[in-house]
Amino acid sequence: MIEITGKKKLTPFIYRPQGDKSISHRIAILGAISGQTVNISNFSGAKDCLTTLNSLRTIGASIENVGSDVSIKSWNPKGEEVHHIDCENSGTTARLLPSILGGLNVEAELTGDHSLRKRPMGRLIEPLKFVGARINDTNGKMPLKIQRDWKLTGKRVTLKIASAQLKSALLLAALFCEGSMEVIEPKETRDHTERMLVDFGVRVDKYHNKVTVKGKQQLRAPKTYYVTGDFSSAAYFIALGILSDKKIIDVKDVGLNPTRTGFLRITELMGAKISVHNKREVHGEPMGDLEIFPAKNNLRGIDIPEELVPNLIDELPLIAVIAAFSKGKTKVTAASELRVKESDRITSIITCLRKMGVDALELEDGFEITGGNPLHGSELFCSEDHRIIMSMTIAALLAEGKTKIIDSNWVSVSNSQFFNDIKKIAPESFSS
Ligand SMILES: O=C(O)C1=C[C@@H](OP(=O)(O)O)[C@@H](O)[C@H](O)C1
Ligand SMILES: C=C(OP(=O)(O)O)C(=O)O
Repeated sequence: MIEITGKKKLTPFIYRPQGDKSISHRIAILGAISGQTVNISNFSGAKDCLTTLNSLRTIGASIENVGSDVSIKSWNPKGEEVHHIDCENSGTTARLLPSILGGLNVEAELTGDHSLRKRPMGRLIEPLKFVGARINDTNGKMPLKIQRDWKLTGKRVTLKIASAQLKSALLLAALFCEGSMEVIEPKETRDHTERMLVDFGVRVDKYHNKVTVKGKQQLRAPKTYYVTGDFSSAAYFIALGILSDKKIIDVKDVGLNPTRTGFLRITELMGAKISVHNKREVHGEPMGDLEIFPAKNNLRGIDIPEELVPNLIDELPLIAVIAAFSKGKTKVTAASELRVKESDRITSIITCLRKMGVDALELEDGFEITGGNPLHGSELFCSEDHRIIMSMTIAALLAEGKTKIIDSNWVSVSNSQFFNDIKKIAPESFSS
């Protein structure tokens, strides 16, 4: 539980995000299956990424980690036994691991916590089976049973859902397949897997929303890999910078992959001003520094362009908070994916915002917020969902009075340092 008193002094802060969560999952997995040593720096401290490291250890990968330095040493898939892997709260772990387990002929049973066991897995099993996977779900959900003897064949797979996890599962399967795998996605999603495969010496052909990877290409792992800063973790600090009265936030060394930065484009459309400095690229991933200017009085509601939704899917609850402080109406549609994340993020965020006095409406595939009402403190249950907890913390810091977040400990799923950093910006908002 954490208690936050709103409208206290905010002090200037330079935010350096931990390593990106999506990239950290991927470098651990690709590093492990490359069979070569990769020394990773700035690996994410998110509990989800530690879950991926532990899952890989369970099936024979030798991994050492000290803080954000992770060394993936070798891969030795263990013999005949059936491996039991707990993916805990991490959808990315659950969706990316099956392809490599099957590809390496490892028999396993994958399960997760109460939230992950509710999330849809049929969407993964169906295309994987289509290309030759031998895998069973439990009524479209976890536990998943990965059998041996997959015969993967490259095919044209047209995904029905815009999901980087599904696309990545097929691209990882491509590493073990005969022929060529062609994955077509309905809308552009984050492309970290494609960029990392290229960094591992794999030829990846991309044409609009189609990615093609020829099967059984050899992986040439980089000896070292630096993970760019997590844009999604930075978004909460950017939001605070936008919504404060004075300039308080600079962000350094943050990933700026355009398939992830929809949040910047949308907040700019809403009236925010953010400057990008020092743009550079590491392992094919763009990164840079950001300067955030206060814009509270210029913010106005907009309709979020549907084609951008996958590029800010994890930031949409935070957009709802920004919308609450903007003039007029903000409408999000084509975002029903939010209903199948760690919680139903449409219901979770709208329930919390309404408790604080916001004029907020659930839509089947999104939400509508009419900004301008003053927010008041409240006692909140954030559905044990890290993104809702972080979004509501930003709302609480700017609201009148006291807010209690009862399930604040779940923040560590993506950022265990979140409250330590926020306390540095708003020390008077926290009693201890
Ligand atoms: O590929 C990834 O690393 C992720 C993809 C997205 O999920 P979907 O693939 O379900 O859209 C995102 O919500 C999740 O936080 C991480
Ligand atoms: C949806 C998320 O992650 P995952 O799907 O990996 O659980 C997230 O981090 O917001």
